[in-house]
Amino acid sequence: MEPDVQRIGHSSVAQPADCSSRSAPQPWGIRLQQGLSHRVRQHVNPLQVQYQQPASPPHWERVYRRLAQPFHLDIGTGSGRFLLRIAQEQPEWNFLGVEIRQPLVERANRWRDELGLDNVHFLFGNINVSLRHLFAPGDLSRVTLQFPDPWFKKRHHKRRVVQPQLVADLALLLRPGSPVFLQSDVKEVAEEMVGRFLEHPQFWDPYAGPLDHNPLGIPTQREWHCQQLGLPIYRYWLERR
Ligand SMILES: C[S@@+](CC[C@H](N)C(=O)[O-])C[C@H]1O[C@@H](n2cnc3c(N)ncnc32)[C@H](O)[C@@H]1O
Repeated sequence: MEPDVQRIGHSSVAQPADCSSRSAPQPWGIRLQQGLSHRVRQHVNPLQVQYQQPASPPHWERVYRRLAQPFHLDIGTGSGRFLLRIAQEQPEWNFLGVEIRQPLVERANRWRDELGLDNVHFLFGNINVSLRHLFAPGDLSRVTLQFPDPWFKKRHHKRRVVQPQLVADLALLLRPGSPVFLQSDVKEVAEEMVGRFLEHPQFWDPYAGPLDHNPLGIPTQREWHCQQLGLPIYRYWLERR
């Protein structure tokens, strides 16, 4: 059946126009304290020994009020602004953001508490070693992987988050028919991500190519930044068979 991505795109958040001025209002519509007492590193190397320990699963029933709701996993969630906003708009979903930079995770969970949300949580960890310890087969109903670190140098490509094992893990954990939304402002990175998913027999591309808009209707922080600068964005909406 042809998936109807518009069903999910019922955002009431105004989208910032591409190329608009840097003073454009931020699109998340939530006033949040900045709350980082020190500078956070731009990138961490996920292959370093300290990131090889799988993340401990959260106390699911303490974090999520309605555990039976479908689960959306956001990989490399960054500041958490996207997930906090979509969690407000879609209370019928549960959201988990996994992020390898711990201070961002701690801040995002503080913001979550300030907002009083009971359907979203942020977890510190390396998704490549954690994913299969967090969920059971069929637990996930939607995955987003947005603007992953590009690691431009060829010898650093193995640090990229979308590796064949991650795709195989997601094939197992996603329910049949679930979407995987991929975005990047780096064409080569976007195409490599899509290629890795489509190499796996359980994923297909119902749209047979890139989308010209974000069907979720809520930009991530990196996406908003790219829109402000008028940079191209490469988006793909794949599906688990
Ligand atoms: C360029 S940022 C994009 C953040 C957010 N998705 C956005 O679009 O604004 C990529 C994020 O992925 C995180 N990340 C990179 N590798 C990761 C890994 N193996 N596991 C979890 N997070 C990772 C980085 O720390 C960073 O916050």
